[in-house]
Amino acid sequence: KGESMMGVAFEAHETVRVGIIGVGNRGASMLPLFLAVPGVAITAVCDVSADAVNRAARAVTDAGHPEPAKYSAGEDDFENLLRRDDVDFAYVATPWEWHTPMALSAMRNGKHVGVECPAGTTVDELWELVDTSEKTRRHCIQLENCSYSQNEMRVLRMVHDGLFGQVLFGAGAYLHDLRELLFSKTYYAGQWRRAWHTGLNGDLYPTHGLGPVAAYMDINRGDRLVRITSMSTPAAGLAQYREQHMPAGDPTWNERYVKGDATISLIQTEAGRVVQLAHDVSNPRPYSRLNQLQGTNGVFEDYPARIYLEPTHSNDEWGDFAEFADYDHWLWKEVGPGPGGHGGMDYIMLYRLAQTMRLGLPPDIDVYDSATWSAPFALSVESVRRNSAPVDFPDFTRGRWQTPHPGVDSPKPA
Ligand SMILES: NC(=O)c1ccc[n+]([C@@H]2O[C@H](COP(=O)([O-])OP(=O)(O)OC[C@H]3O[C@@H](n4cnc5c(N)ncnc54)[C@H](O)[C@@H]3O)[C@@H](O)[C@H]2O)c1
Repeated sequence: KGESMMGVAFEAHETVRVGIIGVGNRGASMLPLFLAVPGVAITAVCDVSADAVNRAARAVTDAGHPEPAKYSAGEDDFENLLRRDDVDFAYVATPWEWHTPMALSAMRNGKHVGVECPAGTTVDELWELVDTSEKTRRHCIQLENCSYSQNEMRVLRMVHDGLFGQVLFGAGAYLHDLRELLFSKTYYAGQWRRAWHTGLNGDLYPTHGLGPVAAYMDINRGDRLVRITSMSTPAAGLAQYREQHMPAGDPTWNERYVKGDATISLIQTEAGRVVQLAHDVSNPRPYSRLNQLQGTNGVFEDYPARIYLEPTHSNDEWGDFAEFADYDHWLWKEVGPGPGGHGGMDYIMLYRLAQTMRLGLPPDIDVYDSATWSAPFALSVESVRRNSAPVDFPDFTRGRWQTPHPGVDSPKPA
């Protein structure tokens, strides 16, 4: 444990040298986006799959960059990547069980680290990330791309300009029909993601929904999450999908799915606001992160985007969110959307990360945000297990949650 990492600036880097650990679906799709950001080099890549590492290295050289160092000698070879002295930032895009061990090792080896969602899966893991970030003075960043989505950033600017009045309620979710991918023999390495549905019953992917809503409510910058209560529906969707699609004798028939299809959580903040979180990847439905915000002046709801703000709107009729495009964040006006998937938010996130590292600014997202947004993973499992009993959020900031400090609604650097 050491002093707080809140508002602590990166040392300035002329070039940000990135080591990527995990070049499966996500890591391989982020690799060209790192290369597209000005001032970023990829100096090393690691995956237990040598094929994946070779493909990733080729993608780097095909883009005209020097070949990165390659690590594929087993599941601990990432440690060797992290010992290199030409890596400033490690990007971890491996299965969830590896996120915390890899992030801890990165920081202990003097690297800042960006972790895919969630940063950790137990409260102990999250505290260890906080302790280690403080002790090593390295940043641990939940790379929450949805925080950089255009609608979320526009709503955040509007909140900060006072358009919603007093913020009262927000909803976020990960509602994504993953059944086909979960049962694919080739998509997730070793089919790691379905395995979680045989072990835990809770919100297994809270950060996409919570990150943006936490920003609307200035969580860790004036307010804090206090307690959570969660309920899960029966677990039926994956078993039904298996019945319909998997042949008799397939190994999946030995599995028992315990993760209730929908997990719904309510979180209360210190200021009394309420956040609703939802998670469902096991049932047919179009994609949604809900992304809703209610204030004393009106409401925003996404999927599809619609708005109702007094005095502009009246008569129970939704208004057109496109009319508020002037409120777009400067990253979307001047940088975005940029290349890559997810509507361009992945690139925006990496652009901003590299900008803060090159200019020597504090990161938009620190270890306290990373731990707070990831905590509903473990806390919802605990609440569901205890018949929806309220479970307290740890205060990862150690009492500093009222301290204003930089966040996702960044001003444009001079
Ligand atoms: N933010 C987003 O929008 C987004 C989108 C997709 C996935 N993700 C996250 O990205 C992560 C990876 O997901 P994915 O879909 O790419 O899964 P994947 O299975 O395609 O990729 C994981 C990779 O990690 C490698 N790996 C496993 N153990 C390793 C180890 N010990 N050392 C080195 N490599 C190891 C695997 O070989 C595989 O290539 C997950 O945390 C997932 O939740 C985030």
